[in-house]
Amino acid sequence: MRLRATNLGWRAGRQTIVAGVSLEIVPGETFGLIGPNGSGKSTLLRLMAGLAPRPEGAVHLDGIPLNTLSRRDVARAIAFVEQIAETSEALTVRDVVELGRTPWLSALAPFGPQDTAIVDEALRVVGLTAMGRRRWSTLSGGERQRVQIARALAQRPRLLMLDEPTNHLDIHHQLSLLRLVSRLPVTVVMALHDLNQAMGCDRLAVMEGGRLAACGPPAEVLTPARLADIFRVRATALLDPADATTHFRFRCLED
Ligand SMILES: Nc1ncnc2c1ncn2[C@@H]1O[C@H](COP(=O)(O)OP(=O)(O)OP(=O)(O)O)[C@@H](O)[C@H]1O
Repeated sequence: MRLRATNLGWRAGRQTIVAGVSLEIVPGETFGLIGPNGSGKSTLLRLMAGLAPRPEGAVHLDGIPLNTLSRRDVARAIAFVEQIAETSEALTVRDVVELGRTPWLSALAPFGPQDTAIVDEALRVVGLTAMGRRRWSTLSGGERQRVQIARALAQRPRLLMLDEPTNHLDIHHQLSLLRLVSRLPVTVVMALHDLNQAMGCDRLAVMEGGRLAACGPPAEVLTPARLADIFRVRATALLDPADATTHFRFRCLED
């Protein structure tokens, strides 16, 4: 799915949180959103998903203005995994994942065997098949994160948006989540803090003070000068001989 954002902005009262962001996400790519704390990544994601009230600018999905689509049509196209998901404590893991099917259900198309198979598959992909009956309230932070990702996958979206999806996950689950996401047959947009993990995206956008500071392939965007200027770190690029990929080692500029 192609998403075009034109001059997107958002204010909280008199404070400008995001301003003048224009970018295009192309079908099939994994697009990373990076930037220091408070630079506007979550707000921009919410704007692109049509979840922010009183947005400025426009979003088009495959050429159609987002604000002309029904909530149901948007939910069939975009799944959003927020940093802190609101979920009723009384639900089981399976109940939460089944919620992902909601945009596809109606009186004429109630929950059926195909939905069950999609939910089973989503649970399998995140490694939670055995935990379907567990109550949400009893899960660890990392388990909750994986359940939310399974819910998003069960939605069968064409565009998956993830806000810091590796939060709460141990290193194995971080890497397997990123591998999973990069292999999904959907367009992915995700906010990330780990710049080495961000190097695995097809393209990156850098936010700074609510504005888009740069956008392009990771190697072009993450230059030593930009890392110093925006992230206030000195970066040393190291080549991993195992697979000839570049990794950064960071030092605080103040050191
Ligand atoms: N509803 C709101 N009212 C007032 N200020 C807000 C609101 N939502 C966000 N902000 C402010 O806007 C700025 C950007 O927030 P946002 O969550 O988009 O940043 P972020 O880049 O995702 O940050 P982080 O990396 O810390 O998650 C922050 O300073 C935040 O406090």
